[in-house]
Amino acid sequence: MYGAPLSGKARKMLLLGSGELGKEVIIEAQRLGVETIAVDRYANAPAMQVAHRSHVINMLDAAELRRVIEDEKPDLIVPEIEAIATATLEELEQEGFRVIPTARASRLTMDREGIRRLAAEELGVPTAKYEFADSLEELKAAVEKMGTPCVIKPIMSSSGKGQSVCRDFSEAEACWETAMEGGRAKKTRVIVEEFIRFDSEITLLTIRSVSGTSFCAPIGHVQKDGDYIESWQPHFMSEAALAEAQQIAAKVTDALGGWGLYGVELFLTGQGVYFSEVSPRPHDTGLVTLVSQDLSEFALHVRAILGFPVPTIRQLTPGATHTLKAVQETADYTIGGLEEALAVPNSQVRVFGKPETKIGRRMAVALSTADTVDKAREQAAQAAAALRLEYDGR
Ligand SMILES: Nc1ncnc2c1ncn2[C@@H]1O[C@H](COP(=O)(O)OP(=O)(O)OP(=O)(O)O)[C@@H](O)[C@H]1O
Ligand SMILES: NCC(=O)N[C@@H]1O[C@H](COP(=O)([O-])[O-])[C@@H](O)[C@H]1O
Ligand SMILES: [Mg+2]
Repeated sequence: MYGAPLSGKARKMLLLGSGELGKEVIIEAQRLGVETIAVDRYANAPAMQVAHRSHVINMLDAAELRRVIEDEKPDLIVPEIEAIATATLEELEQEGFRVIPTARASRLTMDREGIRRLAAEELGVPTAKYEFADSLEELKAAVEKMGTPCVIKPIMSSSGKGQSVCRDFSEAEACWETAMEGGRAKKTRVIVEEFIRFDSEITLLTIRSVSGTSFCAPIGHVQKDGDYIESWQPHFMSEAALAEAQQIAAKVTDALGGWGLYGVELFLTGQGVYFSEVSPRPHDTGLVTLVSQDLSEFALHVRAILGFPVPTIRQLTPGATHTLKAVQETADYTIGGLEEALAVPNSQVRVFGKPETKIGRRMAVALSTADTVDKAREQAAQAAAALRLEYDGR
């Protein structure tokens, strides 16, 4: 039971991170009459544009994070990005605040080392081989040991920022530079991973709720430079591979615990399924569920975290998404081509409304449905290609 938003008896949800995924989470929370507060490192972030109110803070600053949470006293603290002072979240949880799914899950997944060691070393789940390095010298030693090609990533980063493939030992230094420039937090530690030649990769959305653990149909995706370009649902896979994927997802999400939706990233290979990483929150590739399922990943997350049942998840149709990414940096951009994009049959567009473009920044997504995944992918690509960004009036 709860009262109306802003009434004093409202259920209050505070989102840490306010991008395109948070925007949909807020919309779903508001559909259930929840009071919403959006927090991020910059003003007018997408979720701030739909929340009841917002705060701009450095979420990696423990004191600032604590101040906002103590002032707002939310019933639910919902991390939406990795780069948060998670030690503070653990303290706040000890003091009685609820962190989604748990403060420990957000600490373990905020850096690649925490989740990788949990999955590979404690749970015994198959992963790429890996090493960690804190300096260029250590990186060179790790690359020598691992062999090339290998993948190098800052331990704290997302959407492929700072990630590169080292194809030859001579590239190690350039990879180190890329990682130092691209990491979200000013940390110098990197992970060096064996390059997995997968046949395909999927996200298995896994929901932990009062109804138990449920899975959405697997989502296939294509990534470029570590960031997603297109996704589709369902991704065809054998019954055996799906069972293996669900087993890995259940193991990892059970170990992380709490209520909410997780995006479990897996590589499908001839030698079986490999765990890659997991988001303790809705996943970018899962945007497809906005058109393919009766309850989107955002609706499912909100239901689960409020303690409501998730009795069934129905996939309504094959669906696909295709992203629109900026190629220049400016605070003076316009987006066009919507007339043409929306003329593509069974297609929709989400324009995120980010105040600035940056090179590689995701600004919008096209979503399509069709009788087949191939057709849906084709339509989504066509709709996304119709969208145009203009920079500084050009
Ligand atoms: N060890 C690997 N072998 C082969 N490809 C890899 C490996 N690690 C990552 N990749 C590729 O790079 C993509 C991004 O990697 P990863 O998910 O680790 O980065 P990320 O920055 O956390 O991305 P996001 O936040 O968008 O999930 C993967 O989806 C995959 O396509
Ligand atoms: N892969 C994770 C992911 O897609 N996260 C989404 O991107 C936003 C950051 O975008 P920005 O870097 O453009 O500000 C995050 O806030 C989240 O919505
Ligand atoms: Mg990933």
